[in-house]
Amino acid sequence: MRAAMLPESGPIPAATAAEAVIRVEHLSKSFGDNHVLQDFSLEVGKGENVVVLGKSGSGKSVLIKCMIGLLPVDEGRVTVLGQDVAALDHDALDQLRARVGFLFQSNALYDSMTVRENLLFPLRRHWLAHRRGEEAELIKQALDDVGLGHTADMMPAELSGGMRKRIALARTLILRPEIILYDEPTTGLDPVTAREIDQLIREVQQKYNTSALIISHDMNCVRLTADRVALLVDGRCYAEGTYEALAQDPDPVIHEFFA
Ligand SMILES: Nc1ncnc2c1ncn2[C@@H]1O[C@H](COP(=O)(O)OP(=O)(O)OP(=O)(O)O)[C@@H](O)[C@H]1O
Repeated sequence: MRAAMLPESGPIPAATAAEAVIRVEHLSKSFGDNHVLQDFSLEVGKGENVVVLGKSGSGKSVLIKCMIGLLPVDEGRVTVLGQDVAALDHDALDQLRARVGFLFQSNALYDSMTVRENLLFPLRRHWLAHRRGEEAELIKQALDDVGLGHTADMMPAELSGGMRKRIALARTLILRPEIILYDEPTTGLDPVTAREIDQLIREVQQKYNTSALIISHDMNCVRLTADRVALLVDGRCYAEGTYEALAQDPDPVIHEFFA
């Protein structure tokens, strides 16, 4: 299959699965004269991993921030789990964010807290009444899911970069998100550890049927984690398709990413 090159203002790259859990429609976002996103459209299907690939500064982080309402959009619409993000009030946005996990590039762990306390934090913040009393079990499950069941009493400073990334993922998983947004999940990791994180992203998808939007410019990460790749070029979704299809596409703009 050849990758689809998308005409300007053309059809929205469709999710392969029947149900779209994220729908970005004709999104534009500028900062002054810096037109970062211009008519960007994309869908992510249920259970699907979509990687947004773009050069440094192309607007990948801005896209993710618009998706979870951290940045207002200028034009267009973002629908997440059936809800128009721009229309949500503070409480509704907070509830939606409990269903959408976000793995920060920095991991954002609290250094003064143990691993256990770091994992308790989201549970308490989004206090799940029906799960009260199950915290210990949930923490054990989340740590086991990332292969770090023995680290509950350790401090983040005692962990390697790869382990910190796993703990950050465990902290995201503990709320059983339906969607996970990964911001450059392998940046700063050595190649072996990076591949372990890629593998873990796949394991999480398979075990929990989560959908994921992953932003990356690590081509191994893209190849190993993506069901579908969307190329963000000049603010729009320039092309989308499987890694294999895009890698074989002769279009010079696409080829540059895979060369
Ligand atoms: N809050 C902001 N105010 C002004 N400009 C911003 C803001 N956030 C991002 N930008 C600008 O938007 C552009 C895209 O930034 P963004 O961080 O999304 O790029 P990126 O693709 O994630 O890059 P990288 O791969 O290097 O992380 C940049 O020119 C950046 O300076």
